[in-house]
Amino acid sequence: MSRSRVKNVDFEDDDYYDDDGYESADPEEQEHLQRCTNEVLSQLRTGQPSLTVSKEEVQEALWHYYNDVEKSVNYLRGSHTLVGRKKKKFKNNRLRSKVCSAIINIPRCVGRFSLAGLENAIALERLLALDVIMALNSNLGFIKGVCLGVWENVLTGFLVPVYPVPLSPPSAHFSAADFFRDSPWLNVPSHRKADILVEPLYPRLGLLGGAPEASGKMSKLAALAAARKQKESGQATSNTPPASTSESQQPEKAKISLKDRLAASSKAAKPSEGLAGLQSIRRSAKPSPPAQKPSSPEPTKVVPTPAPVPKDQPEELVDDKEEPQQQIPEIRAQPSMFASAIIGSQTGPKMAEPSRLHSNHVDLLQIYGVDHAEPFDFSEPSPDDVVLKAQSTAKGFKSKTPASKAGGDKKGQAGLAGDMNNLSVEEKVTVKSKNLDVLAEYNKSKRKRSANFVVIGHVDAGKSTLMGRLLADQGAIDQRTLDKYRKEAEKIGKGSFALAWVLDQGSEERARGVTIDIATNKFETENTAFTIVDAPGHRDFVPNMIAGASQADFAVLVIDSSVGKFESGLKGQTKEHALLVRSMGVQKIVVAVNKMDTVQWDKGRFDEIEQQISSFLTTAGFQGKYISFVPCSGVLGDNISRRSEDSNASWYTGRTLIEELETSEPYTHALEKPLRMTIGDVFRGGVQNPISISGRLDSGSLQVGDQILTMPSGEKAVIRSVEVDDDSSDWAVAGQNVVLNLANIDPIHLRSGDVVCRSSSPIPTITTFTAKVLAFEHLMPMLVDIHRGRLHVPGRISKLVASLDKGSGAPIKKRPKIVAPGTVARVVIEMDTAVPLEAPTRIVLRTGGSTVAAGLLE
Ligand SMILES: Nc1nc2c(ncn2[C@@H]2O[C@H](COP(=O)(O)OP(=O)(O)OP(=O)(O)O)[C@@H](O)[C@H]2O)c(=O)[nH]1
Repeated sequence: MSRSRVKNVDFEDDDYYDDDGYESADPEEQEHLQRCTNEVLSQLRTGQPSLTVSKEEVQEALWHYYNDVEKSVNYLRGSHTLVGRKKKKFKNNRLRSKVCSAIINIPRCVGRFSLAGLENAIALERLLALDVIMALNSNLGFIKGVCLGVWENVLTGFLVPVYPVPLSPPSAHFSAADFFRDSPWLNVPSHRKADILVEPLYPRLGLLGGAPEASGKMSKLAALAAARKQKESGQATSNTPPASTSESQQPEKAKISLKDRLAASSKAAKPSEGLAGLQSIRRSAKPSPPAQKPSSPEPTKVVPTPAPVPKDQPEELVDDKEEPQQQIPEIRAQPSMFASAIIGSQTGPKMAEPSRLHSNHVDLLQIYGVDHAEPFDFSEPSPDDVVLKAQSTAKGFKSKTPASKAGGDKKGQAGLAGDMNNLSVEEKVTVKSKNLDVLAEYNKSKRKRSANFVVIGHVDAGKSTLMGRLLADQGAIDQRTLDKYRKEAEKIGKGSFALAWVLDQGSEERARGVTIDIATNKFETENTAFTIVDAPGHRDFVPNMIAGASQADFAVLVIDSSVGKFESGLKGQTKEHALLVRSMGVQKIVVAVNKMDTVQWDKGRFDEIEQQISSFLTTAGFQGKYISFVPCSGVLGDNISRRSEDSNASWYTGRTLIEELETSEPYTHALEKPLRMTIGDVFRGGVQNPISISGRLDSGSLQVGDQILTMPSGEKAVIRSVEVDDDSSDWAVAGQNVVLNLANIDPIHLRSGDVVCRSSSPIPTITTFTAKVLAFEHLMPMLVDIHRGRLHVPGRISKLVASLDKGSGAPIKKRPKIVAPGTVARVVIEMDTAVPLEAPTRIVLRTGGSTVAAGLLE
């Protein structure tokens, strides 16, 4: 901002003042002032008594009264009549009232009224008394906002003019009472002014340091103040008749403390009367109406009812009994409706009906011992104990520890405490182990080989439909259920989703027509028991897809062959999913070119898709011999379990999808390695199996009765029973999908993503590790989410160690600043929390909703 601009700023207020601080009057105003002056002078001269006042005085008065002739005349009359009389006597009072009025009227006086007349320091001291404070308070907002300087000066005692204001009329002519006669709030009777000093009705109960009555211990200062009050009150009582004006009652109001009132009340009601007694205490403590009417010759007084004083009553309360009872006048405004509801009506006829909450207040008083209530004697059986005992006796039950005995002696109490310690929420279950040689059992078992495959692909490629068809064709789902799904789907206008509903069981999935979580389903062929892991295609649910892929032996990639959809799928999740499954260690992939009915089984289209996808998959690391393509239609069931009968599809003579799945080689699993199983799901079963976990055994074996360790919680559990592929079994080995029914563990220690192992060979929990990853996006030190199956935790790439040669894995460049997409690199990853991870484990790194890298924990 330039200087000239600052200079040019107009301060509007400056326009209203001359250099000397006075308002400049224009000729019209001067003329009007002259007319008013003449009018005032003539009225003063002609009126009774006749007064001669100087023109300057008149104009000064007119200036103050905004040229109001009548007010100026009154003022001048008053001031001139009073001059000479009482001047000296009331000097301080007038000064005081003047300042009060001035402060009250600060909003209208600013700029016009000078406080310079308050040169008297003694007067100032007095001014800082109650009524000044009241006056200040009443205009605090204004003072703060507009006249802060005045406020500060008043408080500090330096009453100097803050604004360039004209001096007030000479004190000899000035009467604040007249000047502010039109200020009705000045006519406050003195007896009402002190009402604000009435002490709170109830004690603060000592929580904040509180009143001496509440805390029971009086500070030295408080003791001195109390002594002084007592002295003053003694004088007041002796000098003042009991039924005097309200002003005479004023000191009493301030003097009567809660303790006095309660003490008085305690005489009016017996403590043994319980709540009713306490309520009557409050009623009797209620101040009676002031005896001001001449028709009531005797003032209403609290009549002390003799009450027995408990032995343990505090001394001061006993002393208080001897003090003469004071009438407590009504000193408060009527409580609001809200206040009445909360604390009960304190005044008026409603006082007789305290609210329910009011009784709570009484309880509080009881708690703090204000009402001398006897503490409950815990050596006696409680009323509940008595009732329970009576009930058990009536039912014919015999309590091992009678209530009276249990609570009666200390031994009983100690015994009870001991019993409580021995109480356990869950009883320990002992499960007998058959001590089987699990591997020998597995080798001699005639179970079909099992294979898990994950179904991946872009959203709406037809994955669920295809798998639904497969399940239906293989008899894994009966026709009746399928018809039911069809009807339900048609009802909501989604008939084409009937097959997909076989896998999409969630209501949200069905409503949205989108798979959200992985769904597992089983079907069997002659040789193999297959488990389908249907993964969601939508990019929002990629973490779930990763969880699905981590359980898979091979993958089925579904591609929508319809025009435009294939292309959009390629840009979408088709490639991402293929990359992810490869990163998760999947080697075999079956590509189902779906929805071929929409392109009339066009061979050209199929070839085009085959060519593009196979080149991509090869780049992603799949070997050609593990890639196969099947043209099919999930809706029609063509080339799924049976060959297509469509003449347009006759060009395809290859395997059906199910045949392709069957050709997959048996997968070897690390049966002899330590037990590892990632928990896929935790669920509460029935009464027999309250806590169950499901998942696939990554390595090792287990059997019923084994003790397992869950990590990272470090909690142990016992295997109650085992289910393999929905069949009950005594054992399970790596590669099998199992449900373990557990005992002796709280479900809070079990989460999906946790790892089951044994105490003898626990999985380590780590916070940092090195991984060899393939970058999908640019990598640098950055925040990432680490995914491993169901487990995903926040962390960061803390260091780029080296970029590596894809083939040999040898370092190409050490400590690169950035790793380009498609590069293999070794990175250090840190996590905020310790997680169960060990090498070799496949991990995926994601950030901002997209996969940035995947690789192997080294
Ligand atoms: N014409 C035709 N439509 C199909 C075929 N397969 C599936 N669809 C339709 O494609 C739509 C999507 O099918 P879904 O099975 O839900 O697709 P999805 O891949 O499981 O979808 P997400 O799991 O949400 O990724 C549905 O309307 C199906 O009826 C097919 O072979 N031919």
